[in-house]
Amino acid sequence: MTPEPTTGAAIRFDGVGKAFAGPKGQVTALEDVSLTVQPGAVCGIIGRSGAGKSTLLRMVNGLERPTSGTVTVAGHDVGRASGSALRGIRRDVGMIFQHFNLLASRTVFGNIALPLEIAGTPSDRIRVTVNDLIARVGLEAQRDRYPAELSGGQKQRVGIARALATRPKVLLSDEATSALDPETTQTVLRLLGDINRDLGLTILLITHEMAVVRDIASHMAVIDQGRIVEAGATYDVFVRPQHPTTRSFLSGVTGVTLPQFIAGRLEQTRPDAASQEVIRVTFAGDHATDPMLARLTGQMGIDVNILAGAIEEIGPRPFGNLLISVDAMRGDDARAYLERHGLLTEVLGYVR
Ligand SMILES: Nc1ncnc2c1ncn2[C@@H]1O[C@H](COP(=O)(O)OP(=O)(O)OP(=O)(O)O)[C@@H](O)[C@H]1O
Repeated sequence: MTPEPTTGAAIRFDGVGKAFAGPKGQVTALEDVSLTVQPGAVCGIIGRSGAGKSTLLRMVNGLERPTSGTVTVAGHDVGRASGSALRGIRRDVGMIFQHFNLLASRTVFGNIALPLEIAGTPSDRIRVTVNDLIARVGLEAQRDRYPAELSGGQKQRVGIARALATRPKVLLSDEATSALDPETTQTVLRLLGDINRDLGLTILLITHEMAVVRDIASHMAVIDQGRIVEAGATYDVFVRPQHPTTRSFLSGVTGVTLPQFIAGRLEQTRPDAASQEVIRVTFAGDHATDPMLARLTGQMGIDVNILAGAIEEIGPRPFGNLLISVDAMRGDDARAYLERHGLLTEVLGYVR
């Protein structure tokens, strides 16, 4: 039996705070977090180690309770639920893990069947459901194998099938691809994308890799020291990052960084006639392939040095990042011209 498509479920964090008692006093893991994940969205939460990602995720299935504020899943207040209400919410929320968390003593079939056995599902229903899930994640040939006989990617497929067994509306992913090589990461992300589309499952994933967010998330939030510092549609955040933490994550993934001989000489001081202004230019959507820099030279008489550049895609939408330098005395003209033609610019500094 194939899990039926659901309409998903919105997750809402409203002014959520979380403090832990640590050996050296209170540790604030989250502060005033507000975030809405729409039904059917794939929302990526990115942040550095210790930023509060796991704490945020674990609140969605009630493994952590907020110290202040509320967390709701499909309108149910998770933080205040207990007993059968909490069990009901947890049935709606599946979870996958970085280290898979499979039982070594059970086969692929046995691991996926476990949540159904716990829920008291009749064995003939379990057989049909599990075989169907095994087909969905492409593990027919591994059905009777044990975890020790599987690759990392296959283990994560078991984890995904197990998480889907109770037909959840929400899937939580805790660094699910962090232990996998890049190629396997891509196949697991594709599988999650298919599941999101086919079943309408809402996915909330945490990661420290911007590439994961780019490749799967429709929406994203950046968390820094327990606070959400930026959130929105992934494309918008990639094209117009506002916060320094977002920018630093992005510089790792776009591959657009200043060559060392320029980065080492970059200054923020007031330019003079001998300076070059270093500018990041972002081309979004239709502008991604426009020959705008050639026009800058042709129409404005401003010479442009291209320092680095790349064109990326988020879903079907291209965007490009270029690092250029121009005569600092013409910097304002150059940026005004580019902005007038729909490009985004940011001054990174000056070199002499
Ligand atoms: N049970 C706990 N008791 C005390 N402090 C905790 C507890 N859980 C988390 N913390 C603290 O809360 C902060 C946020 O931790 P959290 O695990 O949510 O971060 P993270 O972004 O998931 O980090 P990582 O990527 O390293 O897993 C950290 O300072 C951490 O030490």
